Amino acid sequence: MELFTPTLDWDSEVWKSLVWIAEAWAIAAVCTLAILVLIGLFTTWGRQFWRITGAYFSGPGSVKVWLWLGAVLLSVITGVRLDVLFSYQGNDMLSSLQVAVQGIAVHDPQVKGSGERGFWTSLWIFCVLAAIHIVRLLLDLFLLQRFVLAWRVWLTDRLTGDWLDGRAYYRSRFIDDPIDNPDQRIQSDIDLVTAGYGSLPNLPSNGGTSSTLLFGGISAVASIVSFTAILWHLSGTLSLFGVELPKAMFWIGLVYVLIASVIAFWIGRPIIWLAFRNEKFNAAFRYALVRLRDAAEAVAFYRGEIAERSGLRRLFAPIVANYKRYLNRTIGFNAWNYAISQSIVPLPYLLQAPRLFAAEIRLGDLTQSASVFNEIQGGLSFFRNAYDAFAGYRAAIIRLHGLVVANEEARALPEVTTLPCVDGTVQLSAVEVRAPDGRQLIRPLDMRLDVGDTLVVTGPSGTGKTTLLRSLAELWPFSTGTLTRPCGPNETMFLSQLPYVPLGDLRAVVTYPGQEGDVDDESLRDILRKVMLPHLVDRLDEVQDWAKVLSPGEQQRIAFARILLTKPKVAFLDESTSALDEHLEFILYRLVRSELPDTIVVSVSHRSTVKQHHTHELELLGRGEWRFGPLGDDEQEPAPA
Ligand SMILES: Nc1ncnc2c1ncn2[C@@H]1O[C@H](COP(=O)(O)OP(=O)(O)OP(=O)(O)O)[C@@H](O)[C@H]1O
Repeated sequence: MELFTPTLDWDSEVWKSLVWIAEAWAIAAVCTLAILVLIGLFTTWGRQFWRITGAYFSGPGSVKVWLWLGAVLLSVITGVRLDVLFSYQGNDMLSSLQVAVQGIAVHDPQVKGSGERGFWTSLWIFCVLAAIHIVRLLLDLFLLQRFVLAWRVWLTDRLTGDWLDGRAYYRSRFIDDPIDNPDQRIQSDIDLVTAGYGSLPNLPSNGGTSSTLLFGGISAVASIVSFTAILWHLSGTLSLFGVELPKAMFWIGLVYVLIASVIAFWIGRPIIWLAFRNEKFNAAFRYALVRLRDAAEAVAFYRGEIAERSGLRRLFAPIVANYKRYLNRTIGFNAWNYAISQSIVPLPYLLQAPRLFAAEIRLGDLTQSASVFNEIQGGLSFFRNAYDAFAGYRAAIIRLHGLVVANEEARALPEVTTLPCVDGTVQLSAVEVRAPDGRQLIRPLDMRLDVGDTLVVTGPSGTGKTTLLRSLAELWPFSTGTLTRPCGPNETMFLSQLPYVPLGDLRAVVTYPGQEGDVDDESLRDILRKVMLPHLVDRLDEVQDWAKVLSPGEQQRIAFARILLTKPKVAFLDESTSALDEHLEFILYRLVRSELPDTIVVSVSHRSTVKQHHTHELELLGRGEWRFGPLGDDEQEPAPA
């Protein structure tokens, strides 16, 4: 009877494993890089990925990124090596038990003793491996999550910057194919892309490298390669209907899992678009809820609850319809995966048990065959099981890429050419404004305003007054011509009818668009008193939803406060006193004139009372016609025919 001999020479295994890890790391790094380059070159989503975040991996600061990735890869490879060692340790444990039991059965103390010693040694090895395994798992989690976080910070910064750059966040509404919900793309899709595992949000508890698509994939491939060698070694010849099939377990397992994976891909394919639509419909529903919250007062005054409810139901319906299809497809996909995973379990036992009975292999070999087989099938099925995660991942890449493209298209839209002036004047030359349908709103307009001039733009509703201001602010893409104006920071201010009220305390609200802290509190209080808001002077620290707290009239007084704080050389005001009574309007305009006598003020207004504060008038007459001239001058300059 044979004495127990361990499967590996454990004494030299530390050194051998270190060499194995180093070699496998180098091979995995080279192969992964090559595959990623190929994906980046030859797949659409690879190109899209690179366009979104390539700079993170290629910029000057990318050395740290690559070093970090190298460390994560080392963790992955170490994990695979540990799995291999665990499988040998398991073999030793069971085989040593078998030898010990056989020794007892034949009353051979030598055989029994060798089995017993083997058993205790294997348990000791298990303790060492388990300790390393735990440390590796924790390090793995830390390394990966910190990598994801750093990448997410970078990408969020890049995409918010890109969205704000060139006023793309506004102008993207005018591109041919406007995108939906950029907010959701920035907030949640970046999370998916950086975390790298499909539809789950980025939570630290979600696991280490094995749960990500890239490192899970690398780990799967490394497992397949290393366990295949073991399986090859453990496989025997199968005789079936007189045909000898060498290495039967290896070949049968491989063919089985490959066929199963191909069919799973076929079943799972529609999941990509179902996941994409799921996000899209949910985002639209969420946006409608946010809008309702924002417009709560207006809706409540209208008693618009019934209309809102049916609107929300209408938006929720596609979520449900899509979800049902998504669910059905996922059930089919899972049904296939579960069936495949379960039906393969008995295969190694079926193939190896006859060899055990024939004493060709030991008990440990049988159980190791099963565990090795399981590892290989797990590795191969990683790609099958991760398919819906990959679907979600690809959908997130498509959405982020859509945002990047939309931003770029928005920036490429035409706009009025703006040139800096040196003398503080404003000059328009051949500024023509059209509606999106091509209708001419304002025929080519030439105009000059000197330092201290004031202009009121008047005309019936819909003639294009606001659109003229949009054009001069380089927001409106359907306009041509040249504007010369002071171009230094905050030298020219555009104010919309209802001023924007940012989140935060009242200090931030009054200082906007300046940064909080740019102006000292005493100056802020002084300005608030001047614009007839003395009741707010003691509330600068208060954090409120000020857009809802301040009345429209108070908000318009805040806008005047901002002008006085910023002291622009030119201020364009769109119906800036529409919510104020005439008395307040008078005070505020007088205040601006006395505090900023050199500022050129351009006001759009319907009110006849506004005219008295201006030296010139531009009257829009409809169908593109206009009249420009000094106020009180009957002979106003007609538009050229
Ligand atoms: N985003 C848009 N898409 C399509 N048409 C637009 C858009 N914005 C404005 N228009 C159209 O351009 C024309 C001019 O609008 P604008 O708001 O400039 O008029 P206005 O003179 O300022 O009107 P009001 O005095 O009522 O404020 C209108 O016919 C309007 O419907």
